[in-house]
Amino acid sequence: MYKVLVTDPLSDHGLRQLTDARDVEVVKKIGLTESALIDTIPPYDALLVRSQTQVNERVLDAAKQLKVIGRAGVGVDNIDVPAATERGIVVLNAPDGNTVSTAEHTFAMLMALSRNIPQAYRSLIGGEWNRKKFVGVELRGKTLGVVGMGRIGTEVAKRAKAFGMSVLGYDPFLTGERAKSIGVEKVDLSRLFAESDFITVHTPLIKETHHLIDSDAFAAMKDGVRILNCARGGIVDEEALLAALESGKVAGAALDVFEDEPPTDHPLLKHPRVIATPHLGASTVEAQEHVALDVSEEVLHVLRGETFKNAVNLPSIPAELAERIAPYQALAEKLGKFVVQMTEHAVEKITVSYAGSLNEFDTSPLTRMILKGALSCFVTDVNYVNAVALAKARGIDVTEERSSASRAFTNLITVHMETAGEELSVAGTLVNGFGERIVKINAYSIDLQPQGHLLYIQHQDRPGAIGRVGTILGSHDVNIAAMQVGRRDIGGQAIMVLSVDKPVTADVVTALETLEEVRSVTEIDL
Ligand SMILES: NC(=O)c1ccc[n+]([C@@H]2O[C@H](COP(=O)([O-])OP(=O)(O)OC[C@H]3O[C@@H](n4cnc5c(N)ncnc54)[C@H](O)[C@@H]3O)[C@@H](O)[C@H]2O)c1
Ligand SMILES: O=C(O)CC[C@@H](O)C(=O)O
Repeated sequence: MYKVLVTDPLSDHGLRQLTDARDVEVVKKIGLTESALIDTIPPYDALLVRSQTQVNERVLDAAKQLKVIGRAGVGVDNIDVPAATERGIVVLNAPDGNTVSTAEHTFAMLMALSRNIPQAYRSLIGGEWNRKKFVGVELRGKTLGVVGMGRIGTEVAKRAKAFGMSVLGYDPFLTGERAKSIGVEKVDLSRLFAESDFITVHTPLIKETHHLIDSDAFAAMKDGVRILNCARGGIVDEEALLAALESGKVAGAALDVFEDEPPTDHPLLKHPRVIATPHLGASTVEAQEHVALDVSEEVLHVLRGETFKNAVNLPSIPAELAERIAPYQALAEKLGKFVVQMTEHAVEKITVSYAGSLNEFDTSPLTRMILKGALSCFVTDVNYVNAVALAKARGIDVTEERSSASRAFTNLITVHMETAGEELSVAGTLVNGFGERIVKINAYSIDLQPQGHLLYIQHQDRPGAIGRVGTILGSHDVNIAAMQVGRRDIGGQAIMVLSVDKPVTADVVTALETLEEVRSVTEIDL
């Protein structure tokens, strides 16, 4: 009998598959404190949560029988996923079930914000009849900027179109074709900031999106812009938002999420032009049924040893194949990460070419690892299992090729990537006794250990160029651990890849870019 513990309020109807199963016992203990959860969890095989239960390392240490954690929703920020992975616990989510509800909530906030509905209601029930104070603005003819055109962002954009709004979309994975099919104009962030009347964020909260909307971003926006965050607290810098509201730069803000939840004595909640809800995006009967249904079904599959699809953390490769591909997995993931960081443009096509001994077996798991690496730079919940589906959903065309040309390497993986304006490629090999090497970047042969923080510099091959780069890094206290140079012709275009001990700051990149012979400087984090 499998024991399943439910610690957050989940729809009974959605849980029925589990409660009806003869081989499963479901126990509901809602709102346990951390210590009560630690005391309770030892005999359980599965844990089902929403966003309230914090599944941290202490809880996982106590969870001696735990095989799977099911998150009825999208974000898994309340679960220590690396710690679960270390302990061999599968973490599942329900990525699709609450998309429409959250998009509809965002739209409800957009309309409430434009017509001051919460403020007008408060005034009316307070005994006032004030029709002048709450004059709003129409949505028709206005521009909505959507940052993050994934599942929810796309649904919000579609609804905005129906209201006669123009929609600008920014997402590193938004291709021109997909944007066109939704009726959205694909733009860069600076244009989105400069031209939008309303800006709504729908990204995950990751390093790249933390305080994405900060004081510099507000400065780049239209006067009187209105801001919405129904994604994650922390994407919008709350202090900067307050300052922008107070200065009048921002006309209003609608928040469903906060940096610390629940927010206590929060100045934004007292601001007359802020409307807010307590993280209600996914709180509909339908969404809660869908996410509970989806996650229950998946948890049953894991417990019964059947195949499942929405794992956030588990590479489930058949044992025989796993043994053969295991040595190449890390290289494949790094090649994906590397190539995608070489450009700021949306990826349209990835072609992976396998040569040498890699021709002898099914390399599709390696292609998945390449996609996982590439997508992980922008999407939090990508893993081996869902990488292909996520790439497809983002309109990325993925192909695998076999090649006999291994350029004297016993094995060679070449990842070729196309964006709207450029073609890029990186090739890597596993060298017996030396490990992973990157051996080609675009047309340049190189011999590079793919790890840590790298600076990829395109430059003109000239005497002293390398020295000048080194001097600038040294003067900014950046230590160079290793360096590789590739060129085709003396005095022609060349590249350098420097391995540095720590990430560099924006001013170091700017200083390097001022050198006459330097064409571009790109940070690559592996
Ligand atoms: N308020 C709620 O109750 C609620 C409910 C569901 C989801 N969410 C949150 O909403 C967010 C979006 O969920 P989703 O299901 O649409 O996820 P998704 O993965 O489908 O979409 C996220 C998109 O953000 C893009 N992105 C990543 N980094 C970016 C960057 N730097 N700039 C611009 N775009 C970037 C990704 O490419 C991706 O397309 C998540 O944070 C999720 O946790 C909130
Ligand atoms: O469980 C909830 O209501 C929050 C869900 C939402 O934040 C998510 O990421 O899916």
